[in-house]
Amino acid sequence: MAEMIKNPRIMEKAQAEFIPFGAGRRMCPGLTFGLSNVECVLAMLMYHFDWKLPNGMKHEDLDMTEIFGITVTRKDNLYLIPKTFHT
Ligand code: HEM
Repeated sequence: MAEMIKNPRIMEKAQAEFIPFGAGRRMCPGLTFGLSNVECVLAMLMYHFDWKLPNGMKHEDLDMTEIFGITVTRKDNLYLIPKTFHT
């Protein structure tokens, strides 16, 4: 994936459905910093809390459909309720 983004010639051939940092010469130089920060926050939330779905929803009720725009997003928002906090 990283090689595809860095090399515009490969990018032309690749499927370019998910390019949140742009591509080619003017692509985002903050890619690694940006991704690390997003992943770090997500990892902290996963590590420190147990989560449950609202209104008695089950995992199988989750609609994982994606919609395509500038970036790929979920069709339906994901709502989660934090249960317990671990230090
Ligand atoms: C999740 C976080 C981020 C996303 C989604 C993002 C996305 C983007 C996108 C789409 C572009 C335009 C690329 C293009 O024109 O093809 C861009 C450009 C740029 N980004 Fe980011 N960015 C993020 C974080 C950062 C961070 C943390 C920095 C700096 C610390 C940064 C610095 C820049 C700069 C300087 C440009 C202009 C590059 C140029 O025009 O040559 N970005 N970014």
